Amino acid sequence: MEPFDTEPAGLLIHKDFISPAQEAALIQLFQTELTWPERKGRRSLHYGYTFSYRTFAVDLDVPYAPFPGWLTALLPSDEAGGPRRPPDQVCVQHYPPGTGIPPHADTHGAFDDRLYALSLGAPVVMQFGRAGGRRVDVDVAPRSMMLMRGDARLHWTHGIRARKTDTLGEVRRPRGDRWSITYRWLRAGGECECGDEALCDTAQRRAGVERAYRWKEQLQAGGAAAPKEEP
Ligand SMILES: O=C(O)CCC(=O)C(=O)O
Ligand SMILES: [Fe+2]
Repeated sequence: MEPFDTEPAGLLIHKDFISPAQEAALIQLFQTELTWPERKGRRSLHYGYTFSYRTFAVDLDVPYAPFPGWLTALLPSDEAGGPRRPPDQVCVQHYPPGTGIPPHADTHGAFDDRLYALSLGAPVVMQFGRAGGRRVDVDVAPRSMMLMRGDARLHWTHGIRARKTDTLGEVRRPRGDRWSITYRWLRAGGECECGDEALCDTAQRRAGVERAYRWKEQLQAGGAAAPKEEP
C-alpha cells in the first residue's frame, strides 16, 4: 500500500488490489445477483451490521448478517498493523453516472480509525476537504483499495460530487457506473478521543453541539422532508 503523494496524511492506496478478471466477475454479480433498493441516485447494500442513516452508526437492532462468500474473499489484508478481525460493517454501493456522496467524515464514535474502500468500474475524482477550505482531489482508480486512517480518516472530509464529468487538468472525463465496497470496524467503547469539534460526533456531544446534519438543516429551511443524500 502506498501513501498518497500529498495531503491528506493517512491516505494510502493499494493499486490493482484485484485483477481485471476479478473486477469483471464482481460487476457481473452486482448486476445480476444482488437486489438493489429501488431509488434514484447512489444505492447501498449492507453486510455484517446494518448502517443506519438515522444515526450514521450501525443499527444494533438489525442482527449481524454473515458475509456472502464472494465478499469474504475481498476483505482487505492490511499492512498497517491490522485488521485483527473481519470488519463489522461492509457497504456495497453503486454510483450511476451523475451521482455522488456529500462530503462527510464517517461517524467517529461508531467506527474505529481505519476505513477501507475498494473501487470497481469507472474511475472517479474523490474530494478530500479540511476545515479552513483546503481541498485535495484524488483520482480513484478502479481495482484500487484505499485506506483512510489518521488525519485522512478523522480530520478531513471525503465526498464525490454529483456530476456527469470530472475535470483532470485540461481533460473532461465522462463518469461511468462505479461500485465501491467500504469496510468498517466498530470502535470499542463507542467514543472517539480526537476532540475535533468540526468533525467528531463524540467531541460535539461533549461540547453540547448537535451534529449538523444537512437534512435537518433542509428541514429547518422548509426543504426536503427526508434524508436523501447522506452517507
Ligand atoms: O464510494 C466510496 O469510495 C466511498 C464511500 C464512502 O465514503 C462511504 O460510504 O462512507
Ligand atoms: Fe465515507
